[in-house]
Amino acid sequence: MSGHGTPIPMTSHPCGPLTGTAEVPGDKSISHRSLILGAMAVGETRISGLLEGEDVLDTAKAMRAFGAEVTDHGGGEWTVHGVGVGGFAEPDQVIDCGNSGTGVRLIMGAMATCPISATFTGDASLNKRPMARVTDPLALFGTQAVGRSGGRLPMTIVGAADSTPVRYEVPVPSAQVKSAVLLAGLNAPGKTVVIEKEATRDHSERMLAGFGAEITVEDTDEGRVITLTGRPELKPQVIAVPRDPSSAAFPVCAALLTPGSDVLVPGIGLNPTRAGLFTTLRKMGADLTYENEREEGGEPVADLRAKYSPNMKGIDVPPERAASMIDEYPVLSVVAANATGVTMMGGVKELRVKESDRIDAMARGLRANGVTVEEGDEWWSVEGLGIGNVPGGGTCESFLDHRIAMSFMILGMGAKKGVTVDDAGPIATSFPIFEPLMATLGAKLQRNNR
Ligand SMILES: O=C(O)C1=C[C@@H](OP(=O)(O)O)[C@@H](O)[C@H](O)C1
Ligand SMILES: C=C(OP(=O)(O)O)C(=O)O
Repeated sequence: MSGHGTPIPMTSHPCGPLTGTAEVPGDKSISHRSLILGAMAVGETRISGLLEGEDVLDTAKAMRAFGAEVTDHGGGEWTVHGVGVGGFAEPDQVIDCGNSGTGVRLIMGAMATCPISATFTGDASLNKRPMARVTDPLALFGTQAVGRSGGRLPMTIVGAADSTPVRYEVPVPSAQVKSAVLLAGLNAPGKTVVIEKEATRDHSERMLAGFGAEITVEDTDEGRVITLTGRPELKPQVIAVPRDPSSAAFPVCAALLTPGSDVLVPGIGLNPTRAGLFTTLRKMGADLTYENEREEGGEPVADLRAKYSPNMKGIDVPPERAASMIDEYPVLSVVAANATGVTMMGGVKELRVKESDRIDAMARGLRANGVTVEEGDEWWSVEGLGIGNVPGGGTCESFLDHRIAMSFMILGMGAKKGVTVDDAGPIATSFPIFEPLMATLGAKLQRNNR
């Protein structure tokens, strides 16, 4: 569980060229889903390359509490002995999902149509995040939820013993909401239909098909229509988790900003519903190439090479690209500060309800380091100062948000003076090897022990 330890202040000092190979950890979205679907299959699922960050470890613990046998064999190799769809046992303890929105929302969906109750909680960040976006559609299955005011955790979910299938149009672009409804639909008899107007990451759809569920996806005038037939017997899988593009974003952006850099990030998942940042960076003029493009375990994968890119220009990032790069806006804003001209980022209201209000958190920290930021409810813009011209020297709050902490560490690498975050502890939720990996490439990160 994250966010309860002693804060770890950290400074990122301007550094020389970043060079070498950055083997970033496994994809967080696919790791959560491997454990949850493995727990709902009959028999043993084998997973390699699982992300062993706090968010995913909390999901592993939760799956044990619901009755699955989850074993860590070391080196990212895990097995999950599942209990079958509808087979979850009632946990005898509160399920603590730590800092993880994905963990709590997907697990709520997975247990929502089982005849059991469970109480969920999280850290100070997760307990502020909205859960009604998930419990509203789950109510259509007959599931009940009692939480704190405003639909916040801690919250008890009473599963629906006799569920009916559901047709639900997701009102916000959210793969977590879509996935929660699909996972609940697994134990409802008949066809559950989820419609999304904007495509969001489709790992649940791909993996449900891989586990043997009957699932179809159609692009229609209404949007993407996903139809799932309930009560399948899920077949255990052998899963090789690709490396996480959202984690790759940090060494990639650091390389673009640091003179002389040349960094290779091998084996990155490049599912088009996740790759929006790399499209955006190339449009800004980044020297970013895909090498050795291939398919692994049903996901497109490539090796990414990023080189120092002194001539990047600010652009208008199209709102329709937002879902495919939603977790990457914080680090994009750091690149934007080093480009010339303004970068405008619209259609990003969802950034306000992540681990922190990410527009507010980045705007404060960028301003503290000499960068001009403007913002509205659903948009923000960053005025680029040109490469190497960010003054730096400021201290930023990370607000229990791993992506905010890592983004400010990247800001420091290309600034005139070092940049400090008050707490780098949350980085362990998604990228536990961030500090040693960046140091191997040539970054100068320093823990400031109080
Ligand atoms: O489904 C997932 O694995 C995720 C979906 C996204 O959240 P939303 O569903 O809230 O957009 C993303 O921000 C999160 O990091 C992971
Ligand atoms: C938003 C994120 O995660 P979650 O919603 O799972 O907490 C993230 O990792 O950037």
